Amino acid sequence: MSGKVAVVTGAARGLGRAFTEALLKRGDKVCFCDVDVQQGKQTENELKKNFGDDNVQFLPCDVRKDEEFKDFFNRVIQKYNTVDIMVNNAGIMNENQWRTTIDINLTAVIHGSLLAMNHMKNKSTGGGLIVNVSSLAGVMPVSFCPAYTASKHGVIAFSRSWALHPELKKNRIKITCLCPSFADTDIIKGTDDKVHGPKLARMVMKQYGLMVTDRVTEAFLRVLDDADNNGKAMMVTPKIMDYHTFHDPKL
Ligand SMILES: NC(=O)c1ccc[n+]([C@@H]2O[C@H](COP(=O)([O-])OP(=O)(O)OC[C@H]3O[C@@H](n4cnc5c(N)ncnc54)[C@H](O)[C@@H]3O)[C@@H](O)[C@H]2O)c1
Ligand SMILES: CCCCC[C@H](O)/C=C/C=C\C/C=C\C/C=C\CCCC(=O)O
Repeated sequence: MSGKVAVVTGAARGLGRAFTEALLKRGDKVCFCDVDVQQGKQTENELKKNFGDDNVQFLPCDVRKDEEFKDFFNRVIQKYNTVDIMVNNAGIMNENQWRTTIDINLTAVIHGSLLAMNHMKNKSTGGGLIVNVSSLAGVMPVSFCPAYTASKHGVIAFSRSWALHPELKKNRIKITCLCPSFADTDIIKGTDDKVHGPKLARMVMKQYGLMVTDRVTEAFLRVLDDADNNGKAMMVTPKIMDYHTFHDPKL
């Protein structure tokens, strides 16, 4: 039994919900947020039935709103006294709303990581893990979703940069990324709206295959269990479950 306290953003459904369930199954306590309050409450009820009232809590929060996000994070600390694992998962894919895409997929991930680091370095027990949900689109170009791809590259660049920082090492805080290819969640349903070629998106998805969320959860748990995950990006596709090799210039 793990017995840690975890936060998962955007967990009313999809991968966030799957990660929340996986954490609860390990014996962690989870506080999750979402902008979709109705779905969040429904998920909370279902999870409370299976894992106990005290172990899981939903709080409404739009991670784009700085004060709301800060308030959400503080309420988790008030309830559980600590945060050991922060999963910045909330994300959208909508090239027509590229600014909002950057706000949610990158800016809010930066904010969530900073909130977690600030708490983790000040807590008496010290240490913690931040898992930032990027995408395979974070390590390669994808022509049908350029803004989404930029946001996911940004998540990896931010996480890898902090991972090198001596302050994190000193405080035993690790920061790592998860990079799934296509998984069967509602985000996929938005594909038809894209301005950059819905047909191409469908074709690529058909070619690369759609994973069940359980496969992504397996990769998520592998990252959690790996003591050597700092600054890494775990790719998960129908065929691959391995860290990406970065070719940084040798200066
Ligand atoms: N499903 C895939 O193919 C896939 C692949 C790679 C990466 N991802 C990433 O995984 C993460 C989860 O996506 P998913 O596939 O579960 O999609 P999803 O659409 O099923 O879930 C996303 C959740 O985030 C919530 N959310 C959106 N905006 C929010 C905001 N401003 N504040 C709080 N919550 C918000 C949504 O309400 C929803 O519950 C995203 O970051 C996504 O980019 C998904
Ligand atoms: C389209 C639905 C949203 C899925 C979200 C997910 O994070 C997106 C991942 C996108 C790409 C990763 C998987 C495979 C891409 C492989 C090739 C794409 C290159 C082809 C091209 O764009 O021309």
